[in-house]
This record gives sequence, C-alpha cells and structure tokens, in this order.
Amino acid sequence: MERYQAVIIGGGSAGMTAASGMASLGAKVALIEKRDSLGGDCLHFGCVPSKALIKTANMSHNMYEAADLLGLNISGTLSFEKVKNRINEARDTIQSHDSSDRFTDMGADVYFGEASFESDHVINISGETSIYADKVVIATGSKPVIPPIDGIETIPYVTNETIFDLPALPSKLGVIGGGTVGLEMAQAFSRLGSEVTVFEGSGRLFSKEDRDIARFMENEMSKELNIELNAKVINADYKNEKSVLTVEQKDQQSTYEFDVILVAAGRKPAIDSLQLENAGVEKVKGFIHTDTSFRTSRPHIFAVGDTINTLPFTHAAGEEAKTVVSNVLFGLKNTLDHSNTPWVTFTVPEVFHLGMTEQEAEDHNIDYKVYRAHLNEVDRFITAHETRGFVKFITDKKGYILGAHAAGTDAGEWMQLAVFAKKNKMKVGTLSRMVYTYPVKAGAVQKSADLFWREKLFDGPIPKLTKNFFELKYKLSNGPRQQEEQNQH
Ligand SMILES: Cc1cc2nc3c(=O)[nH]c(=O)nc-3n(C[C@H](O)[C@H](O)[C@H](O)COP(=O)(O)OP(=O)(O)OC[C@H]3O[C@@H](n4cnc5c(N)ncnc54)[C@H](O)[C@@H]3O)c2cc1C
Ligand SMILES: NC(=O)c1ccc[n+]([C@@H]2O[C@H](COP(=O)([O-])OP(=O)(O)OC[C@H]3O[C@@H](n4cnc5c(N)ncnc54)[C@H](O)[C@@H]3O)[C@@H](O)[C@H]2O)c1
Repeated sequence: MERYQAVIIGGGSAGMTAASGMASLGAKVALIEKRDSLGGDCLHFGCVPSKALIKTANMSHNMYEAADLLGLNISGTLSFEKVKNRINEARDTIQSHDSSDRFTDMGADVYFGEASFESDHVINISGETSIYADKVVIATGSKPVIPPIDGIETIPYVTNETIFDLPALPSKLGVIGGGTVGLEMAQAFSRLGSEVTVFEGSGRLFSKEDRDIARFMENEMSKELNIELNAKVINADYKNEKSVLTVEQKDQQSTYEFDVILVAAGRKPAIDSLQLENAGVEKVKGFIHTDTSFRTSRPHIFAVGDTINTLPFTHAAGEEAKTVVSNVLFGLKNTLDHSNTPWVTFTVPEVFHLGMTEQEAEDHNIDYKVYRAHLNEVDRFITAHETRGFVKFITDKKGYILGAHAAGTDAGEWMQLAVFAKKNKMKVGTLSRMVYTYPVKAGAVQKSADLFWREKLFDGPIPKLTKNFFELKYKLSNGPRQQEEQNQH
C-alpha cells in the first residue's frame, strides 16, 4: 500500500491550496478528487460560472438601459447559448490553472475517484485502491440542501450544479430560497429577460447583513424581482411541462406556475460518503467538528472549508487551508481569526460585509459609533449616475474599526481598503489621512472616514477655543490700528 505523509480529500479551493502548500514544502502528498477534474464547486458550479453569468446579464441590462437613455434602438433576441459560451470560456481559462499536471509537477500524486475512510489511516478510492495516510485533510466542500417539500422529486428542479446547463432562458423562473445563491441568480436571470419570483421562508432578505444595508437591499431587489417573504413552499407538481408550486403565506395558499425552479435553500457539508465513523471523526450539527487549529476529534485528521462551520466562502476555505499546512506538516497549532474575513454579495448594487454589524455591537453592549456616507455625496458616483447606496463604519468609541459595510456599485472592490485598516488595527480616521485620487469610488470610504475628524475638530471644545483665539487676535491687531487712524484724524 502506498504511504503518504498527507492525504487531502477534495480537490476544490481548500484541497488544492493545502496540497500545493504541502507538496511545495517537499512532503509526500496525495490529492483525491471524486470528479474528473480539479477546481471544486467554486470553479464548476459556484463563484466562477455565477460571476460570469452576472457580468453577462449586467452587460445586457445596461445596454438596454443605455439605449433607452440615449435614444438608440436595439433589436434581436438574446442568445442563451452565447451567454453559456461566455460562462464556459471563463471556467475553461481558470480550469487550465487548476490542472492536475500542475500538482503532479509539484510532486503531489493526484487520484480521481471517491474517497472514504477504511480506517483512521487508510483511505479507499472508489473501492479500487487503498492508500495509507499519516495525516489527512478533509476538504470535500458542501452540496445544496433540497428542502422536504411534498412532490419536489416530481419536478425537474435545478440547483447551482445544473442551472448553468439549462437549454434555454426560462421565461418564468421560480427560486426557492432568498439567500446569496438565490438572489445573485435571480437578479442575473431577471436581467437576461426571465420573469423571476423568489420565495423566502423567513421574513427578510440579506439576514446576515447590517439591518440598514438589508432594508436598503430588500427595496433594491424588489424593483427587479417578485419577492415573497414568509413564504412556505408546501407542494410541488409537474403539469403540462410546467412546475406548479403551492405556497403558504399568512395562512393563505396560492399556486404559481414556472418553466424552471431553482432550489437555493442553503448548503450542507458533503461528507456523507466519507464513512467518517470508520475513522472516529465526530460531527456537530452536520458539520465536521474541529478545534481552532482545524484538528478533528482525531488529532491526525484535519478539516477545512465548507465541511466545517466557519465562513462558507472560497477565500475563507483558502485561508483555512494555508493555516492547516504547517499544522499538518510540523504539528503546529496555528489558528485563523475570521473576524477580518470579508464577504461580498455580487448583486447590483453589490454588498460588502466586514466584521460587526451595528446590531451585533448593540448585542455585545459595546459603546460604538457609526460613520456613514451616502454615495450621492461622492463625485465619482454622481458622474456615473450610480448614487444608490451607502457606506457604514462601526467603530468603538475611540474610533477603532469593528465593522465596515457598504451597498453600492463595485462595493466589493473599493471597500477592500477597510479590510487592511481593520486587520492592522487602525482607527477609521486613518482612512481619511491619505490622498485619494479624484474622483474615485473609494472616495466614499474617505467621506465616511472624514466624519471622524470632523467630529473631533468641530463637535468638541476646539471650535470654541479657536473662535476665542481669533477674536482676541483680531482685537489685538485691530486695536492699535484704530488708535492710529483716530490720531491721524
Ligand atoms: C452558486 C454559488 C456561488 C458562489 N459564489 C461565491 C463567491 O462569489 N465567492 C466566494 O467566496 N464563495 C462563493 N461560493 C462559495 C464557495 O463556492 C465555497 O465556499 C467553496 O467552494 C468552498 O471550498 P471547498 O474547498 O471547501 O469546497 P469545494 O470547492 O466544493 O471542493 C470540494 C471538492 O471535494 C470533492 N469531493 C467531495 N466529496 C469527495 C470524496 N468523497 N472524495 C473525493 N473528492 C470529494 C468535490 O468534488 C469538490 O471538488 C459560491 C457557492 C455557490 C454554490
Ligand atoms: N458572493 C458569494 O460569496 C456567495 C455567492 C453564493 C453563495 N455563497 C455561499 O454559499 C452559501 C450558500 O448559499 P445559499 O443561498 O444556498 O444559502 P443561504 O443560507 O445563504 O440562503 C438560503 C435561504 O433559503 C431560505 N430557505 C431555506 N429553506 C427554504 C424553504 N423551504 N423555502 C423558502 N426559503 C427557504 C433560508 O431562509 C435562507 O434565506 C452562502 O452562505 C454563501 O456563503 C457565497
């Protein structure tokens, strides 16, 4: 049996990062992936195709909006095949960076097949090969949750794993779940021309966001989508090639008919086929349980990415995998603090999230301050006619950044500044004390940070003191001159 110093299960964002780190340090490493190529959910069915779709949908939407504004005529029908080509081109380009050859060149052995634990040190691959692992990293990601709706199995619903393969643009799309996947997809399809209805079981959208951002975004989304809140889908049926959903809302039942249903009701760790019980790895609430150094209940087995209950994002998975490299190879206990890990929801406007929301500051009884700027005060947004949105910094009473949140065009790009400042324990005022090129979108950060100094300079005792000082100075310099003038007369 081949023996490895580390075996990584799952060739997605986390697994590839861990494998390349360990192989680059010279360890004997195996990477196992159940699909026939590396890249994981992010590349094949997640971030990459969704962001390519969103960009294409926004291009089409903006073109119609511009034509309307500038008096142009646009004719023709959108080719969904061409939309898919753009998605596939993006995916193929990134896939080429994630080829198995790259890992083989680094010295890792790549196995394609489904891994499961035979024992705590022996991993079986598709019932064919078994390999021995001194240490194991589980990085098998997550999969969509299919809610227990009566008849759901009778309708040809899609998930993020199949929506990018639809043969045609649906004219009516129903989305079950108004979370990140649901809203990003719903808006993109709406912007391509589908009529989209989102059914959200809870009473609000953007529930993990700061309340002001969530309220603002809910309003923005309602301009383009039919949003049904507190909506419980209780039945699904397939009639005359249409999916019919029965929805309960405020004790009333209504039926809706769609060409396509997207199920976007959350995700769960993809760990069922691993046979964790053979290795003695414990789970809590369906996630693999780890300590802060990503060790599971078996200290030689580690878990990272979407399999554990941290932040379910590609960049979080990557950082966890980087942290685990030295823990696996050198027995260290490095930890990772996700309080400085941001996330972005790629709707229009985009939503940026870093750290504490105002409600979390309240809940923790923190004496906090809010510095807020609206995009309609920022020249770059005014010139682009993109003034919808705002920035909100939450700080402690001295001005140290606890959280930073924004909604606005490209917020995910220009708010990145806040991550640097927070990670380096800076006060919000520091973001004001640097020169911003005029006019840039990051001017919104400067505008909110300026308020820190404005408050210090103009709301405290300083204006009174300076007023007294200038009055005195004026008197002193004017007194002798007036006397001189009188003497001359
Ligand atoms: C539609 C959508 C859009 C998203 N957009 C973003 C975004 O814009 N930004 C962002 O940060 N995050 C985004 N995410 C989340 C992101 O995709 C995940 O957080 C990230 O992929 C998690 O990485 P991972 O390595 O843990 O899992 P994955 O990338 O899913 O990798 C797990 C790998 O393990 C393999 N595997 C599973 N079981 C086995 C087994 N038994 N044996 C061998 N291999 C196995 C799988 O085939 C897969 O390749 C999005 C998710 C979705 C669904
Ligand atoms: N831009 C990004 O970084 C990005 C994009 C997409 C996904 N993701 C990641 O993927 C994860 C999963 O996304 P998601 O949208 O699938 O999950 P989610 O947890 O964000 O949202 C699921 C939503 O579905 C609702 N829901 C659940 N069951 C329902 C039912 N039966 N009827 C109606 N509503 C129901 C929930 O109330 C929730 O609002 C996210 O947490 C996010 O981390 C990230």
